Amino acid sequence: MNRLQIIQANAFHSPKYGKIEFLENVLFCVDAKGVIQDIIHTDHPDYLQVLASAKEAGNLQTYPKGSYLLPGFIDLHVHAPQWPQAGVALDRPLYDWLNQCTFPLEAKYADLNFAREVYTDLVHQLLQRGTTTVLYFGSIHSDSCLELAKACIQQGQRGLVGKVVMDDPKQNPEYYRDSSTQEALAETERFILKMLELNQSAPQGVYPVVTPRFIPSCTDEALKGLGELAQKYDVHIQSHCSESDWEHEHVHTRFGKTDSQALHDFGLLGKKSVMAHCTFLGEDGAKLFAQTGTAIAHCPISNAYFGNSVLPTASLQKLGVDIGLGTDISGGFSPSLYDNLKQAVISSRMLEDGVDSTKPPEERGLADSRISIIEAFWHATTGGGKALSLPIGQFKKEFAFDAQVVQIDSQNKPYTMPDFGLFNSEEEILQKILYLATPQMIREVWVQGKKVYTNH
Ligand SMILES: O=c1[nH]c(=O)c2nc[nH]c2[nH]1
Ligand SMILES: [Zn+2]
Repeated sequence: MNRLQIIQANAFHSPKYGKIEFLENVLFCVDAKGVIQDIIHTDHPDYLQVLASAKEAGNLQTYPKGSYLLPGFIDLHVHAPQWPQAGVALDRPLYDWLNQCTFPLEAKYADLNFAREVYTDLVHQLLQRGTTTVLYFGSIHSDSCLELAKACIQQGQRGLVGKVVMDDPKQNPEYYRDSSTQEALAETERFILKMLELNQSAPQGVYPVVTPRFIPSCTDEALKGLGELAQKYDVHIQSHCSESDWEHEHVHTRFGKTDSQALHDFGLLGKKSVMAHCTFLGEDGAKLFAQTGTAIAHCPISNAYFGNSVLPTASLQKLGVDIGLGTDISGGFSPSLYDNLKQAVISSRMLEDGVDSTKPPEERGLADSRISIIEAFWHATTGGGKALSLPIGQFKKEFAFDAQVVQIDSQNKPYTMPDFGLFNSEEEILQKILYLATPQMIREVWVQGKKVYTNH
């Protein structure tokens, strides 16, 4: 039988949209593969015996009062090479930002040493903030994208990594584009095969992702070829979709249809597809996403800068579209999904209430748009797992044990979030964690049953 680790803890998760479940002082039984075999509650007849044997065998992990486990967060949209640029150059429209700032930076990743340095830091910074799984855009350089996967393996993060394709010479600068369509497709295939090899030495999983940057940067032939490669290897797909006035218009003019329909026609929508932004998706696009199982990476901070619109999360959710959260480094300035959870709520409130006070209240906003912090928490955990079709994001049998340990009550000042004996119901505790936790309060991070980060 597999040797089990037993973790005794209080934990919160959200298996159902809008609902939380509090697991009080449960025993997580985690097998050698890092998978939850069982969750034993205090009223179970075997509880004391399992606890006693784990203590005796020396494989019991416990936590002090005031510690709570949350599922590790799942970030569905990070541009890894843009990490040095986080927090700057956010004052320009998308087209200028890409051409003047972002492409020159991404071009630097031809240098593997630079890639290694930046990616090692980024993976660490994301783990520190409780993010255990990340869907990464790399740059056009396959070998530096492999460095990103290696940084994930070294630090124990689950990483899905894409070599970016941008092959259209009319749309991309000469210094930063694939040298030809054939080369872009051949490099993508080589990258997929190398990643599948690397995955053998990563218990938590590192996966290749087919990654057309977005329709404007790719030729029709590349988009078609990428759809075929994704199907051939059954791998994930990511891109940007319906993201801004400019991009949306470009696709309409080029194809006479929406970009969601165009992506579908190129074989790029499906259960393993995640599309960033989607603020212009519309009802037809939403239905297409729901039918094909395509998910949205909702990046609320970045949308406030580049999106020209707010994602109507609540209505898309009702239409059955899978939605997870993304930081969109560096279109979004923050590496923290905690910050994006809050912005998701704030943006949804502004969408519902409207911002034009010269109009009467009933004409200002979009009714029933608000989401709660608990719903945003679902998007960052369960929703992210569904989007990627991976057994992650919940504390559940057969799911990976991915957790962040948040300590809100301790003698050490920077880690304390006092409640003065008030506001300490289960839901209030979780709300306080989601709104107020700082990176210092994240004391440990676990991925696939392994402790990969501690700050004590
Ligand atoms: O926010 C964004 N960041 C990018 O790097 C990008 N590329 C295309 N479209 C994009 N949007
Ligand atoms: Zn992006």
